[in-house]
Amino acid sequence: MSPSSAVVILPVKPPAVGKSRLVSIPVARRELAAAFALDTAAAALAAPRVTAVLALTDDHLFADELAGVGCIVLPDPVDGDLNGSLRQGAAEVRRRWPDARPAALCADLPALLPEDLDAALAVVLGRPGPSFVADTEGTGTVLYSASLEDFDPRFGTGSADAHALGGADAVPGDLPTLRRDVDDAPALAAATRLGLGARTRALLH
Ligand SMILES: Nc1nc2c(ncn2[C@@H]2O[C@H](COP(=O)(O)OP(=O)(O)OP(=O)(O)O)[C@@H](O)[C@H]2O)c(=O)[nH]1
Ligand SMILES: C=C(OP(=O)(O)O)C(=O)O
Repeated sequence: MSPSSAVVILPVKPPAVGKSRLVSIPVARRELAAAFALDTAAAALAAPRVTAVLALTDDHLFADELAGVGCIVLPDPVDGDLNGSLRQGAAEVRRRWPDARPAALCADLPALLPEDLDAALAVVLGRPGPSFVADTEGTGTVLYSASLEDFDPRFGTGSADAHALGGADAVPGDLPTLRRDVDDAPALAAATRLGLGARTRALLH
């Protein structure tokens, strides 16, 4: 039987070193990366098909902020290896929530609406095999999900093609706020047009 809910695995690079391509924005980079991740976490927690958000970060102070919005937080299981950490995260999801599907979600989605995430999860949970959601540009990935047996995330440069080559099926549909990851200033302007989450909006005002 297909699972009816997902546990989101949210990897967050320590905000002080994340989002290196946003240095031109006149706001402290740490605060911006932190606001992106907290807005992403809050939207994910509000999606009906999400049972829990398991955040992975090596920033111990920021871990408390993620816990404050309702995440369960663990340190990176594997140092400097995003995909390795996500695989360990999926194993932890199986231990804690055996009936849920693990879904890795990037933490740089400050415009994310729960409705878009939930619509994508409806597709993901209805499939037996792995799925991914490509970013707006179509080259990167914002979400990857599979059962633990099949869980083989390939985040990194060109990850949309890598996930497809690995046998994952793309999730169709507009899903504008889910696909809009923010790596640079033009992407932040596009996210602002979609509507930013509360923490990012407050910071940029
Ligand atoms: N926990 C953890 N998260 C990571 C790691 N590497 C990347 N991430 C997260 O994975 C997601 C996608 O990464 P990128 O878009 O490359 O983010 P970034 O490294 O902050 O951005 P750049 O500095 O522009 O490369 C973001 O949510 C990052 O915070 C890692 O080693 N550990
Ligand atoms: C890690 C990824 O994010 P970005 O392309 O935003 O660095 C990815 O798309 O796989």
